[in-house]
Amino acid sequence: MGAGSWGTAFSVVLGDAAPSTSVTLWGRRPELCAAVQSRRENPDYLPGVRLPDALTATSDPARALDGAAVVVLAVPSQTLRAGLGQWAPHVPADAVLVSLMKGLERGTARRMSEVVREVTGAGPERVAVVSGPNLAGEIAERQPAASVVACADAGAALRLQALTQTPWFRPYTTPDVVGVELCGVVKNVIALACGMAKGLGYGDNTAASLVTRGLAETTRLGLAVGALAPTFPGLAGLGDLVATCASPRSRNRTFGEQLGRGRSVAEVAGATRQVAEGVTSCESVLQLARAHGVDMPIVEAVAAVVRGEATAGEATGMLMGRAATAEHAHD
Ligand SMILES: NC(=O)c1ccc[n+]([C@@H]2O[C@H](COP(=O)([O-])OP(=O)(O)OC[C@H]3O[C@@H](n4cnc5c(N)ncnc54)[C@H](O)[C@@H]3O)[C@@H](O)[C@H]2O)c1
Ligand SMILES: O=P(O)(O)OC[C@H](O)CO
Repeated sequence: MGAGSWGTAFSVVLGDAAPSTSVTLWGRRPELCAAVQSRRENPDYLPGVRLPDALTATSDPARALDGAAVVVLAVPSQTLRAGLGQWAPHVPADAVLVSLMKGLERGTARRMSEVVREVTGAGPERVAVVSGPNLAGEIAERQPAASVVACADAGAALRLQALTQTPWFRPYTTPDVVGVELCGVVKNVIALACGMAKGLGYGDNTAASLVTRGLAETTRLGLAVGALAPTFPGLAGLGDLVATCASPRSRNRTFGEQLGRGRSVAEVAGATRQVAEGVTSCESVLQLARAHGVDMPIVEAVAAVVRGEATAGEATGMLMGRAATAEHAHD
């Protein structure tokens, strides 16, 4: 459900992993679905990438969901609750729901798996998350990458692993839904910070410092909300943080770079049709952090820039001007 970059790229994973399984891609716009169907290409989100011949595309959610054993959700996080509310009557009662999304709901600070469970009433054994260092363009080009399938139910995680394993896409399993999801959310905010540093003209030392301290604050928040410690140096944690913070293909890093060059959030957002989840999620991450008494200075600094209360240069000053402390002061 969602024919943007990642929904489309993930349909390539599913098509390659299980060629005998029928895969249907739902998109909002009939003309885009018709292009996918006839040209085997998504011209708006993955131009030039050949999609599997067996892939069906439709703008009719009832048709997309009819008889589905697995429902993969890949829409912008802030639209999930409304969209899923409309689709829920068509979701088969035993289908596993998989979130590919990396945002928190604005206002509630809910993770996407929590929204899925609230809207559909599905139990934890039917809700999974797939996350990792998976830039959609590289995945669609079938470049080798690893990922994580998180589900409270080990059997469901293993079934999803089998449905997504290809010679170039290697999913690992974990029961840590909370940790995998939070890592995917916070890395987008840290990537905004790395982009701002790049836009300000700073180099690799600055980026590495942000990645490392960003992982430290992600870990603090994650442990406070019940995540498992090994998730943070894993693929969904460090792996995705490195990929997103280093890649010029990351929308969040690119968005941050434009902010670092002095553009406003409205200017940058107006120039792209693609979602940069960190922009909408940074405030919700702070909301969650405050509720759990967790200090997240990089997220605070990014949120100040997104709100228009500080420039990227001033945010740098906020971070570098903090009181001196021990590296593992919070451990
Ligand atoms: N692109 C990636 O590399 C990547 C990788 C991993 C995870 N993700 C996550 O996947 C999710 C989707 O991202 P994406 O990259 O596919 O985004 P995208 O910007 O490429 O596409 C978003 C899609 O959602 C559609 N959309 C917009 N508003 C909608 C609405 N109200 N209802 C339904 N559909 C709507 C758009 O038309 C588009 O098809 C995000 O949470 C993102 O963080 C993306
Ligand atoms: O392009 P971004 O910044 O949304 O990042 C994409 C993926 O989440 C990378 O794993």
